[in-house]
Amino acid sequence: MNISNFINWSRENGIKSTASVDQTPYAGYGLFASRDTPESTVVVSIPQNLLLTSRKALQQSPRFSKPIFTYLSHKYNTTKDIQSIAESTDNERLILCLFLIYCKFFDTTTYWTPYIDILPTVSFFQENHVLFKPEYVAGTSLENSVRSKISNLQIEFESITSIQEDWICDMQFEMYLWADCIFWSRVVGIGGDEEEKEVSDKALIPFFDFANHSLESPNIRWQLNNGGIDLITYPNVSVNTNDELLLSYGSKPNQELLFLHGFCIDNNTEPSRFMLPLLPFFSPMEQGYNLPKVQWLKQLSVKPNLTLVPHQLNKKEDPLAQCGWTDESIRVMYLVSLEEDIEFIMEDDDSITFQLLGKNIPSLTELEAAVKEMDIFPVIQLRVAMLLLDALEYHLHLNTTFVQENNETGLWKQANIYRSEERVTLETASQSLSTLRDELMQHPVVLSYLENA
Ligand SMILES: C[S@@+](CC[C@H](N)C(=O)[O-])C[C@H]1O[C@@H](n2cnc3c(N)ncnc32)[C@H](O)[C@@H]1O
Repeated sequence: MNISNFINWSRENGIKSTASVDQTPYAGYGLFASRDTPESTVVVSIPQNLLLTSRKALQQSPRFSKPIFTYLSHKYNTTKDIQSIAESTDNERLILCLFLIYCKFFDTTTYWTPYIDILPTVSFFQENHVLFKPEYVAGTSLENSVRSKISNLQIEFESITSIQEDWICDMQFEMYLWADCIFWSRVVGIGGDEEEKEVSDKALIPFFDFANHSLESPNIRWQLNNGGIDLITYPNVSVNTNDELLLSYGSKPNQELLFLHGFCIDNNTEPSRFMLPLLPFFSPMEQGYNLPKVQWLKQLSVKPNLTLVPHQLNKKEDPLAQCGWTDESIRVMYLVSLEEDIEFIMEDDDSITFQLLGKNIPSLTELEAAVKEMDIFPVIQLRVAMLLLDALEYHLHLNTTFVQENNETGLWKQANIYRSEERVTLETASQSLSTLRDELMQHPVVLSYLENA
């Protein structure tokens, strides 16, 4: 019923299509070819008036936009030009999410209702999205990202609902999470003009957004057409009646697919990165140089994580890079491991000057060059390897602690694909680090350092 309403609405509003929207066995709805279609042929054509942008949402009704203008006036502390602030690309996500909530829960008679009616529901995401089930990624490096996203959304939600006006008063956090899931799993960047902030960059596109993802064998792609959008078969790819029409959402690692969409791809060739929190290496904070080291890193705007990219053996010369650590992570770990010959000078403007062997070190790159010149460089490398080994063992333990072998439900199964991939990354890096540690333990510089210690 909902589907036929939606199809009628699509036709009445100018969508031309030789495709149908139907249930798939694995991903809710999908798009299917209704006839045999040759290569490079338009299968769906969506006119500009059906691209749902924040600007269109704001034009929908004063009841929707008035509380939003009130909120934005508070947020930006101005009543001037609030319409253009609302329409700016900075607020596109916010406006579109609030509009989804408005149409779904507060006014089910808008122009967009037939579309909103067939979008995945709150209960769908409660079962199938990590924003509703952060415990499914517990012990993996995605857990931090998911939990910090939830708390950021909570802060944003409380700030919006604090204005206590009309429908906004009755908004619940669950609705806000739902809208965020819908937004990020369907939004399309249609390329607004950076210079002209009022031009919309993001759109929700009915019909188009029922196309599911295939990394290896997509058979359709999209292109803009007079402000609207077309789905078109690839050159050299024809489709048969009832074939599912699949887009490529891009080469995304499972970490990103799970975070945004709630699914993973078996044997995904795009590697997920493991993010290791940096702060535990500086604990306790009052010890030695930990506090100035952290302040210096903040001054350089260094992110508070180390990054492990699955194995890049033979691609890099540095043995720590061969274990998978990014250049910045290695440089930061040199700083963590330095105990001797360093000094931090607090300047009058509260900035910190870092010196190694009496020489000013203004950046991490220069730190790396200076550390490599030190006589005890192999000792520093050994310290780094041992600290990282400890950290990886701890995270391997966390990764395996939360496994539920018998839970084969949809999202858990998807999260487990990612969890296993991360476990392999950690195990491989640990093995390489153990080998490096053993080699460094035999290094003459290390042996003489230990003898004299
Ligand atoms: C743009 S929508 C596609 C339409 C969606 N299936 C629906 O029922 O509304 C993207 C969502 O479809 C699902 N999806 C797309 N491709 C998938 C795939 N290859 N495997 C599993 N789920 C997929 C995910 O839930 C994703 O967030």
